[in-house]
Amino acid sequence: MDVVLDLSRWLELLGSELDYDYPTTEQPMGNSHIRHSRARVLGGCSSHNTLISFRPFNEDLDLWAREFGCPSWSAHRLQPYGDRIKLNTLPVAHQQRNHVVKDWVAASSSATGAPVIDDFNAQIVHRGGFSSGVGFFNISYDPHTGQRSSASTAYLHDIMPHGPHRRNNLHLFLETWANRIVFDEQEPLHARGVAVTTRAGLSKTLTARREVILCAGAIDTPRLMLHSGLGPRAELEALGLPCRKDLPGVGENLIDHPESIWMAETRDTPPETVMSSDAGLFLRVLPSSAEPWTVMKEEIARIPDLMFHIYQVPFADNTERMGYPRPQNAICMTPNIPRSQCKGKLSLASADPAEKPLLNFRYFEDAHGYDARILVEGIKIARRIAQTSPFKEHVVREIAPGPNVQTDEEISEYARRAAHTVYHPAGTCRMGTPADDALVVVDERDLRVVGTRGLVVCDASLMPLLPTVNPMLTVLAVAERAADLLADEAYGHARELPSWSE
Ligand SMILES: Cc1cc2nc3c(=O)[nH]c(=O)nc-3n(C[C@H](O)[C@H](O)[C@H](O)COP(=O)(O)OP(=O)(O)OC[C@H]3O[C@@H](n4cnc5c(N)ncnc54)[C@H](O)[C@@H]3O)c2cc1C
Repeated sequence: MDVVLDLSRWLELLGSELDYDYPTTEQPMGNSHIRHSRARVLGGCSSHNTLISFRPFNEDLDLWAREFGCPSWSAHRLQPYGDRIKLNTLPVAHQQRNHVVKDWVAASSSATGAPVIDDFNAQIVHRGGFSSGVGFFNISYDPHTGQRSSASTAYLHDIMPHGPHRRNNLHLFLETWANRIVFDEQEPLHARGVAVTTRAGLSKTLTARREVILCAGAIDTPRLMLHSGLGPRAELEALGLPCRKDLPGVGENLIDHPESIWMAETRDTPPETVMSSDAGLFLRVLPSSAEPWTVMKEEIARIPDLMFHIYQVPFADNTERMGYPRPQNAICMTPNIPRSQCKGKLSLASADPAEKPLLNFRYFEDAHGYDARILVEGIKIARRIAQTSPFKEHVVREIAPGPNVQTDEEISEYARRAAHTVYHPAGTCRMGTPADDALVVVDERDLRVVGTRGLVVCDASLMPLLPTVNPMLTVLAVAERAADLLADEAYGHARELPSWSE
């Protein structure tokens, strides 16, 4: 389908029939109108996202290992799997670099002192990372056709029934919805398959030869588990759902990358762009003591705590609701919080599996106001960049927050009400060491759901903390390692790894 494969058309997919489109609950400190897009497409959200492709910082993964009880997911263990990811990832091709964005990169560097980085991933993985930097993104796409390089095109297209390397052991059930996990009749915690509804509306049970691997994402994996009786006992029973295994952590730790928006009217919109958000900026703005980690204070000080995307479209849905105009030509800087301190909760609204779950992100409800502080810094820095050549020559006027919003309190109020999401929900089936932590859902040693047999989770729901960067490549690296763990256990051999020095 062109609209899916053509990366530049990603915005058309938001809210379309290919989007499950989840609302959030009332957000007293933030914006209650945020909708979370989730792809109804093979390849998941990599088939409708912007394919900005960052490897995680080593520090992100070492925090998983040392702060969150996941020793086998440290940088040393996981980064080599990033080298194996099949997506075609490269910095935005030079012929597609839009001159307004080039000027923005130059102005951002002058205004903030952040160095221009040519290849973010090379810098992160092979050159020791960075605490600040600005440049064109690494994106997974074909620069000649503009087509996506997604989990679907890179891993599945070739081996699908009509692909050149068709695999007889791959069976795809498209447009088939998993309603519930099916367990063994004799062994009530041994997963044997899933009960599904097919495209034709038929109910079927798909039986697993070895194990059931849940990879429905951070919203639908916990939803499926809760409807299967795996979750907090009292909550399930209050809805009339029998509890098979009391797992109080299912649906907890709902995390995200919240963002806000600075928007200006610009003189024109140059056409050349890969997907309207081709560059970004990273900065460190607060001391690392503002973050709550008990370990790695010095290491964390070396990575950014503020990220910006730049959008060359009027990203105006939230600002328009607040009364701001929607200019025809616009540029938006969207500061976001790489390590948000808010932890929300996903729960079921009812026992009806068709009803969407409740997503309470608790945006900006963190005890010390860390998240709001990061966004206030972000809006102030956006203003500085907008007054710096050569970018300032493109700006006609600031639209939002606008000249009436000046004090930190006013900026905070605006930034929270206009807040949006970078669409990175995660964490709702957190992995860790079960013996040390009652809220762990997935055992970090083998990705099995605690207390069950034959049931594995492999998607963004298992992340204890989001990486500082956009998370897709981290999800894929986790999946690459999970494949090895499972193959090793089942057949006694994992694939050879690329070498990786500590
Ligand atoms: C609009 C948008 C833009 C984004 N941009 C970027 C970006 O540029 N860079 C980046 O790194 N990240 C980006 N992300 C985030 C990134 O895409 C996700 O973090 C990542 O795809 C999560 O992978 P996942 O495997 O956990 O889940 P998903 O990608 O959500 O995959 C889950 C799959 O399971 C299917 N599914 C769900 N429930 C069921 C069920 N019950 N039965 C059958 N199938 C089911 C879904 O249809 C989907 O195909 C973006 C996300 C969105 C929505």
